[in-house]
Amino acid sequence: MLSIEDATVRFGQRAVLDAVDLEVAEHEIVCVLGPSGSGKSTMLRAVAGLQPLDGGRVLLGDADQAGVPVHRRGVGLMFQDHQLFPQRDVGGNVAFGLRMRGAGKAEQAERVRELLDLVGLPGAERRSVAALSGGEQQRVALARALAPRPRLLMLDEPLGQLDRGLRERLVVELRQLFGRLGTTVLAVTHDQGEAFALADRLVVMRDGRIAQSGAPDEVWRRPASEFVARFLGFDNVVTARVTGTVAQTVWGKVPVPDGSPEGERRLLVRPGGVRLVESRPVWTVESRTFRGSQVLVRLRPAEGPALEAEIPLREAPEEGAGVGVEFRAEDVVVLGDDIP
Ligand SMILES: Nc1ncnc2c1ncn2[C@@H]1O[C@H](COP(=O)(O)OP(=O)(O)OP(=O)(O)O)[C@@H](O)[C@H]1O
Repeated sequence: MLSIEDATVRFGQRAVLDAVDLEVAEHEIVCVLGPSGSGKSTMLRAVAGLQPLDGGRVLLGDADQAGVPVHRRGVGLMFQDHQLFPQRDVGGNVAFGLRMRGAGKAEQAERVRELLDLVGLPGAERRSVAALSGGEQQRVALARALAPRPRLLMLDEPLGQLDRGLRERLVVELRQLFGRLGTTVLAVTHDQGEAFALADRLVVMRDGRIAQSGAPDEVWRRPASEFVARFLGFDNVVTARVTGTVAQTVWGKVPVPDGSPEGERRLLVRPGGVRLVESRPVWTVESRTFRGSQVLVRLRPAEGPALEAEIPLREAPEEGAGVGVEFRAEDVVVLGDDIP
């Protein structure tokens, strides 16, 4: 459906998009994640035709989009800065793309009704957009983007303005809706929870390049590098010397999965892979953070960086207690190098 090939965008000397390759298959939902300034929006704008490329190309279907203006690309945009038209009612907003395409009045009305049903605002045609809640406005913006049946829908921080509870509900609805419609989606968000809930595939960006791309559970289970691991919020990263299935670290011997890369490496231990044991209390419980039925326990070793352990509530030790630890190989990842 979409191919981005070797795409480069420079602002001055700096490549904000640096020879990026990305494919999005028909019906696929791809979410682009990354720190602020990593080039996510620039990539979306380049696909939409809002940002010219300094190198490489964008293909939709098999057609090179060079020189094709925004409104002829057949992409739907739902961008943070694309506000609704305040002087038009809900129906007028949703019909916008249809009107631009020259659709007749009856066709417009029928399609608007269909879309408002779809986004859970049946009969809202004549309401003023100024009188809608944030979540309702977001739904209208979505209906407006979907109305002309775009072959690719692009979302930039689609739920950015909304409070967390509403976002969590809407993101589930969005995924179901896109599944039902078979919509192909390229979305940008800085919110991990949103990306993991929405995506078939995640793309993590860093400094204009793709640091990792994969199914959400795959990226979560096997972050490719220290950058991706830390970006996902994993802090248990330590230097290790890996030989076979054992790594020597300042935390002691850590078992690693069979087939892990060997030698001097950085190593991630997921907090769920740390078990507390009675023997040899060489770790001190520094703090405890409640996470529902789990407690995130921060452990201070005699030497080296602190270690976070996810422990069932009932088994969580008190602050100041001395404990021993064991590691589970399935939760240990020998990390690859960061992209230069
Ligand atoms: N028109 C422009 N002129 C100069 N620099 C720009 C322009 N647009 C973007 N940039 C710079 O390019 C870099 C990437 O911007 P971009 O908006 O793509 O990042 P992002 O990953 O979407 O960030 P955020 O999550 O903050 O939206 C930033 O450092 C930004 O300042």
